[in-house]
Amino acid sequence: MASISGLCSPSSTFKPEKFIPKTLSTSASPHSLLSIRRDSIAFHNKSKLSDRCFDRSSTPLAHSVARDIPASLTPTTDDALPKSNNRGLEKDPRALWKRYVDWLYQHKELGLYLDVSRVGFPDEFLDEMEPKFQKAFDHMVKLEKGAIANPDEGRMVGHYWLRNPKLAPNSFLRLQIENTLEALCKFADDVVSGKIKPPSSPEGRFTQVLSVGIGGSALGPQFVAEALAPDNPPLKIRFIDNTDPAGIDHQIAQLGPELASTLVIVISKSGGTPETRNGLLEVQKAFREAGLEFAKQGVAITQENSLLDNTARIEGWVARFPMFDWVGGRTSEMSAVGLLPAALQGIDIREMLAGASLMDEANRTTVVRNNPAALLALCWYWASDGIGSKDMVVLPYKDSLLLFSRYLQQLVMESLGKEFDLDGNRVNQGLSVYGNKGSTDQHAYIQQLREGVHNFFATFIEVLRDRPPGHDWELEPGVTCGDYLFGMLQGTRSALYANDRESITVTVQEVTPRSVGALIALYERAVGIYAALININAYHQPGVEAGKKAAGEVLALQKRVLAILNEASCKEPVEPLTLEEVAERCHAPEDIEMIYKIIAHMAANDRALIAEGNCGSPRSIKVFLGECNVDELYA
Ligand SMILES: O=P(O)(O)OC[C@H]1O[C@](O)(CO)[C@@H](O)[C@@H]1O
Repeated sequence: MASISGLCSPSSTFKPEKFIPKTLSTSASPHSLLSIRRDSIAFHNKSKLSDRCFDRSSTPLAHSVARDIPASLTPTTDDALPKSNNRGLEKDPRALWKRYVDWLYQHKELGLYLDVSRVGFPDEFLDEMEPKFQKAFDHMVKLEKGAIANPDEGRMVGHYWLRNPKLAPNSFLRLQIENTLEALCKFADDVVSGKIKPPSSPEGRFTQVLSVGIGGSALGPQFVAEALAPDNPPLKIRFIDNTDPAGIDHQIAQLGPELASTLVIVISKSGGTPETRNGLLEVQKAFREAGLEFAKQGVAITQENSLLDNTARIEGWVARFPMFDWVGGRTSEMSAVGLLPAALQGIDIREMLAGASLMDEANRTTVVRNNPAALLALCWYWASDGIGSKDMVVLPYKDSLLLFSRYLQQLVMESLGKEFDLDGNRVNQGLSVYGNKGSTDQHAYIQQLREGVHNFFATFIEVLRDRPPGHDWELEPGVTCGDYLFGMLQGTRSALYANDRESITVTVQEVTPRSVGALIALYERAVGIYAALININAYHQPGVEAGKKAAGEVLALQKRVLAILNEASCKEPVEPLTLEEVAERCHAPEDIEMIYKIIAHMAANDRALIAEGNCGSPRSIKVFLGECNVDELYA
């Protein structure tokens, strides 16, 4: 408890400093501090850091060792543990407490703490990594100064300028950022106050936001809405983030008559993402059917002159806000993409920006121990051998942070999951992220985390304030509901560590716009630094294109299948075709499996009729169309 009250109360005797002098950690002999860590150093040295990036053929020793001891033989709490074990993690409570204090990072102004003590790297690991970190810091300095940090796409990477426009490499960009922020704040104020209103709503003002976008054009706004929207926001928000027609129908049905007072924000950096375009077309159809004029309720956030931008301009939508070429989708939460939806929900976006800016500042120090993003990157590198050998399980113990792990999934995996490094070597890098929230997940998969396959490290996100002041009560003597949540987090952290499962803990005082901005900035920078450590481009996503291209080919094949079936269905009598016949007439015998799937999908949606057989026996099928489209036949 002492450590926790230390965290909460500035007047307590335990005051960990933001700057932790090296002497503190070296006052005791480094060897006496973590004697068992020599094993891990040995493991570490066995496969040199630089080699481990590329050699995936050998199983990391840590994994094989971890499987040697049955989980049932290990105690469950730190206190009950032997002083050391043979898996390389310190278990002596006094040494652990010292490690905790020595390594604890505190950002006083943000009220944010980072505890890396339950990740077992030895001090020597940091020494060994130091040159790589200095190179990474140098890379980040150049990036912030406007270098082409995304070489494949020839782009600057400027999300850090969004919260500190003075850093932008020229005054044109600075003004672009400042003017956009001002314009969106004014627009949000005018919408909330009813100055800008929907043309035909009985309420006389906008009451709902429908955000249409996907990936980085949805995940940040979704996370922030869940984390920060007040219980009764000025405008409530809904999302269409997929091309699932049933999902879209559901959102529109839920709006019901309030469609007339819904501000539709279409978000797409490229302005041409198919899922987003489909969402827009579906929403526009709903507007037509309700007799509403979409343009009077539509807002676009996209790059200048994109397809979406041109559509919005030509159709005269209510407003358009720019997405900048030098901001990637997954780091766009502090651009109009994230700020406009947040402002419309009454979230203090200037506080979000302030939190992010403060965190950025802290992450510019070149002293790894004092740089929270670098500390995270260090832990990721250690825990996953610098090759993503372990997954990162993110567990916020706070319902409102539920979507943080989902948000981080894109930020981390789309950034780090790359086939080639910057020198063109095939590295198949990445770091898998998953998680929902604690303590809920304790009743789902924590069983496996503690006792099952050892393929992860955890990150706990702890929020000290349980609920607003004056609302707490003891549901049993001396214990509140929030104490249980706290206990669950601490218990799981201890139980995992007892079984050699490493964890990081990020602690914030409260979930506020400032702390959420800081968390986003912390992870953005950790990803940037880690990417530099492993020498990959974190700012492109070439792998996504393959799936998009293949989807396009499927739809093109479907059009050919439809034309063939139409031709056969226009015959008198109708000529039902086997799959082989369809494939042959499409000149695509090698695509017969895809043709089968296309036909099965069309049949399930009443767009093709099965004359003979059933979809469970593909060879038995004979298919035709219910209607012959003569126009198409001669088109
Ligand atoms: O904002 P856009 O251009 O519609 O892209 C949406 C998402 O699609 C991707 O390009 C690929 O998934 C993401 O990087 C991006 O956030």
